Amino acid sequence: MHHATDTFSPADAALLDLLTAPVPPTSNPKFSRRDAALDPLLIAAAAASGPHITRNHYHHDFFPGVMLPQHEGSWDWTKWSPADSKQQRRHLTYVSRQAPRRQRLQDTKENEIDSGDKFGTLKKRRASLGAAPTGDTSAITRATTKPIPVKPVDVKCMARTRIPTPHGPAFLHLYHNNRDNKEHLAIVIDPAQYSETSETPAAVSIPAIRSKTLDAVWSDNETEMDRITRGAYVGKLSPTSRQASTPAPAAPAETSDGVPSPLIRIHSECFTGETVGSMRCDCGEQLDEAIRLISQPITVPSLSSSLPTSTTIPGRGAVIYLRQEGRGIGLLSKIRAYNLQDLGHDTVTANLMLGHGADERGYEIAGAILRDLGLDSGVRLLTNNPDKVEALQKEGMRVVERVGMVPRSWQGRNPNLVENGWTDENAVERKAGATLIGGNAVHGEDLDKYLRTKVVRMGHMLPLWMEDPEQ
Ligand SMILES: Nc1nc2c(ncn2[C@@H]2O[C@H](COP(=O)(O)OP(=O)(O)OP(=O)(O)O)[C@@H](O)[C@H]2O)c(=O)[nH]1
Repeated sequence: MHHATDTFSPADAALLDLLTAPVPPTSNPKFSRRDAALDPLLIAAAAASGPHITRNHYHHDFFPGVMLPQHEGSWDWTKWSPADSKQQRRHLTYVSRQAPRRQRLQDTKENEIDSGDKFGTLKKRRASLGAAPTGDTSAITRATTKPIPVKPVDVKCMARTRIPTPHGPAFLHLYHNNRDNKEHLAIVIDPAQYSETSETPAAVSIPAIRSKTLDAVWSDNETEMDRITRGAYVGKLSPTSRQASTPAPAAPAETSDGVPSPLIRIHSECFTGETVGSMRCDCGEQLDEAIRLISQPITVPSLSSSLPTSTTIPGRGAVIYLRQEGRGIGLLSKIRAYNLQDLGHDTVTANLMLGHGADERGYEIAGAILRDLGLDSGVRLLTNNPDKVEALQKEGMRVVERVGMVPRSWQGRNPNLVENGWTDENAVERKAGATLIGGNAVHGEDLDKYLRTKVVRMGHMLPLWMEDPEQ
């Protein structure tokens, strides 16, 4: 908005007076503005007059309220007569419609409590730049004395579509939830369920990974076309083939013995790493690597003497993509944290200096999405982060195995770390790129620093690469 303090002329003031009617009949029109009804035009005009007008100017009023005609006890100007104006005025006291500041601060703190937060109490507590959070727990104690009921997390898959990736096909699921207004995602890899000819040997039973809320009937008048458009279909969609799905059966299909649990990655959004290709972190590479690893075919040993000794089934699992940028501190704070990192601080200290926790993420929504996809009964979790394993277990997930993710740059450099099929040799076959999807392995000083900090300060379960990176 244009702030026109310097150019606010007497004519503008007169116009503002005119606009702020109703003007009561009075012998002294000088005071009429104070009693005028508040309307959007007034707000716009006042706001344009400069930043010294704050929102607080609109939260104060005479008592009984005179500004808002609908306010109980508001002054009825039709009853006004010049004779009693002075007497009436004397009874009006200037009061704030806001709660006292003490109470508003308290309310804000209580709103910030998130029971899923691993700190268990205050979600965000901003200290001034340069000051690490102090050990003052009095605010925490105050805030926790009055527990506020937290509704269980509910998610609904709003739409699903096929996404071809360099590693094979995936299904992108978009979720809404009752906790935040972000659109969290699940990238489901389960090619067996939509290939034209089943890739899964008949002798092996594997339940398809499907969203219960997506397959549910949303309304009585939902057409087949409505369902198909939002992704509630089975098999492959094509101009000649379409089949709407039916609601999930109460008892899902049994999984054959010997079939490993689906491979799951809980990934947090990283605009810089995934979209810009930043080499300050390994996030883009990790997302790519997760999709690649989940898509790898699986060898299942045969438990029946009448069948071959082993069978190969398509890879299956999901990446739950949570919109908690910068380990939950948001992109703005992450950008500031990067500048502090350039000044020599590591990723943990930079967060603390900004008044944030080292990691402010929550995994309740991830848990709810996994339940919706029927994956809560057993998953193999792709992570080096012990906090994630613990958080998911708290959400009721059965983590049957943790599968580590060794950064590509470390794998390529250390012959002892050539794991998961990732070597410099197969890197050559891949598209050149940065850390983006389908990209190559990258080396860099910033990236090394970031990875080392995760191991040394955040307890990530990775063998540290200690050699000189230039060798
Ligand atoms: N605050 C902050 N966040 C960062 C920084 N670098 C990356 N991130 C964020 O870290 C998150 C990536 O974490 P994840 O991919 O879930 O991985 P992780 O928790 O480190 O552990 P793994 O599961 O082992 O990969 C994303 O939200 C990134 O935006 C940084 O320097 N500062």
